[in-house]
Order: sequence, then structure tokens, then C-alpha cells
Amino acid sequence: MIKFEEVSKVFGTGDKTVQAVQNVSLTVNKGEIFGIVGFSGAGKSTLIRLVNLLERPSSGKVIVNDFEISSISKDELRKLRRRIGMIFQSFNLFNSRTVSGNIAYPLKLTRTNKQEIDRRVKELLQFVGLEDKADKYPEQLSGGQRQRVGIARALATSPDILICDEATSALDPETTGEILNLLKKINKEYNITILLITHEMHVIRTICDRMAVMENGEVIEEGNVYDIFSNPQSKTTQSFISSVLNDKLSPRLLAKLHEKPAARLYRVVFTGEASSEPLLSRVTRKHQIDFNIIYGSINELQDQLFGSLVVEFYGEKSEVDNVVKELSEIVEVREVAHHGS
Ligand SMILES: Nc1ncnc2c1ncn2[C@@H]1O[C@H](COP(=O)(O)OP(=O)(O)OP(=O)(O)O)[C@@H](O)[C@H]1O
Repeated sequence: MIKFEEVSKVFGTGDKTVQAVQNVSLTVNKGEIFGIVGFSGAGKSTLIRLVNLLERPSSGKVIVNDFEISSISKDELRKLRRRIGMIFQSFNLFNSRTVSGNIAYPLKLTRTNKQEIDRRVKELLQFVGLEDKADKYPEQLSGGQRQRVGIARALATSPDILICDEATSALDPETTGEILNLLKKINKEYNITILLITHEMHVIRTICDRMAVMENGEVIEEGNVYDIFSNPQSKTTQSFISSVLNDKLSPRLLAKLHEKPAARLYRVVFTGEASSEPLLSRVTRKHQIDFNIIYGSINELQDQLFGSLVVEFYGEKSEVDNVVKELSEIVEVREVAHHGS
């Protein structure tokens, strides 16, 4: 379990200070995959580096596995770091060591005996699917293979937390998918808590259980991934979600649609049960109006269906109002303004 309690981090002194993390309170539960998304400079890296004290908080508390870590001794910190594995966007491998040598490195630091190191390295190579690459050097590997080595090395000391710093940002979409599957397997089979940061909503959608959105050092939204996708509150979260759901009309098409005098455009968001029911046709038929689906998408998210459709209703104003009112009792309905939100 990782808990941030009113944590802030300020870099620099005098008038040249940067408030990288501002008053963040957040709990990552044991065994979950928690994702933090945000634009560049939002404070994500700084926040996760506080978990293993690569950075120290300026104020507030960071609690990891029941330890308030800023007050622990050097010896305890060394022990704690073995419980926390970390992987990076740029892999951070030793180019002068073989794949096996890289994976063995953290075990050598803990003075594990050679036989045990060999056993563990073999086991990890198998787990990440690199048995045939044991004696290769990082530069002989593809990006995806290098990240697998990074993952195996991070798992060497059998941590219970894995921190991923933009672990797939340097990889192509297919390799990204493979690495995300591997992270999911690690979470399931070893029950390792995963805390990841990314600027790609796709990563969050694919593997996370819960998520937070950071902006200007602050957490502006957090919750279950399905809930945030179906009802994002902030503009930033909405724009991150649109980037993967492809549910936004282009400004040109939107302007054209709004040229029609009687056009009444709504975004209807279907979640859970509502996504498998012919709701639109049932309600519009009852009020005898027509509708046309202009744009939208149906997605699978955490084993549930989730749809976001832009719909135009045709009919008497009062009837359209009734339809919108009735639909709003079951699903989320928002009028699509000229700027598309
Ligand atoms: N060691 C440092 N010294 C001074 N400023 C820093 C330091 N590390 C980060 N910052 C500043 O803190 C802010 C947050 O940076 P951080 O790297 O945590 O953001 P991020 O969301 O991870 O972005 P990116 O994805 O670009 O790394 C930025 O303004 C950055 O310039």
C-alpha cells in the first residue's frame, strides 16, 4: 500500500522555485494497478520518485507498506528499496553487462549466493520470455526486449511494488501491448501492486484499475477507471479521454452541423446495463421523434461496454426536451456546444 498525505515537493530556492507536486493526497491499494496520467511537467515523475525516496517531500507524508518513509533509517531504506522495483522509459540497463548480468545485479547487491542468483535469473528470463537472450548485450536487443530485461531486473528481489515511469513511451504500439500484457501478468501472478505514470490514456485504459489525473503538480481527478471514463469532470481529463475514444467531432464538421437551424446535438454516454439496451429507440419512439447517430464509439473497458454517441434529435422542441429529460434519468446526456464538449 502506498499513501501520499498532503505531499508537496518544491525544487530550488528564493524566487527560482518550482512547485512540482502540490498538496497531493492519494492512496494506492495493495494489489491494484494504479495509473497517473498528465501532460509533460504535471509532476508525475516527481510524485513517483517520492515513493522510493529518489526525491524527498518538502512537506507531507509518504507511507509505503505502513512505513512513513522520510523518517526511516538508511538501513531500513535499503531494505524498503528491495521491496520496490522500478522500470523506466529509457530502460536504464548496463550496456557492459549481459542480459543475465543485468538481472543478477540487484541480487549481487544483496549478497545473494551464486547458486540462488543463477536460479532466480533463469526463472525471471523464462517469465519475461527471454530464455534465449541470456548472454546477449542490451544493444543487441529490440526496445521491447530491453524493457523485458528491465522488468526482470526490477522483479529480481521479489518486490511487492513495481513503479513504472513511462515504461512503454519509447515503444511501438504492438510492443507496447506486449509489455502491458506482461505488466498485467506480473500483477495477477505475483500480486504486485503497480503504480505507473504515463501521458498516454491508452495505457490507463488497457491495464489500470484506478487512476488519477495530474495537472500543475496537483491531482485534479481520481477514481475507478470506468467511472472516470464515463463521467470525466475536468476539461483536461475530458481531453485525455477523447484522445483514446475518438468521440469528438472535428470543429469544422461541428460548425457545419450547427448551421442547421433546428439542430439539437447531444452527447449520450452509455455505461453498464444501459449499453446493452435499445434505449434511444425506445425513448424516442415513445415521444414520437426521430434521431440520427452522427458520430461515436462503443468501447470495452474493464470487461464492460461503454459507448459515447453524438446524436441529433428531430422533432417538436417540447418533445425533444422530454426525450432528453427521460434519457438523463438513465444515462448521461450533454448538449454538444459549438466548441464540441
Ligand atoms: N530536479 C529538479 N529540479 C528543478 N525542477 C525540477 C526537477 N525535477 C522536476 N522539476 C520540475 O518540476 C515540474 C514537474 O516535473 P516532472 O518531471 O515531475 O513532471 P512530469 O509530469 O513527470 O513530466 P515529464 O513527463 O515531462 O517528465 C516541472 O516543471 C519540472 O521542470
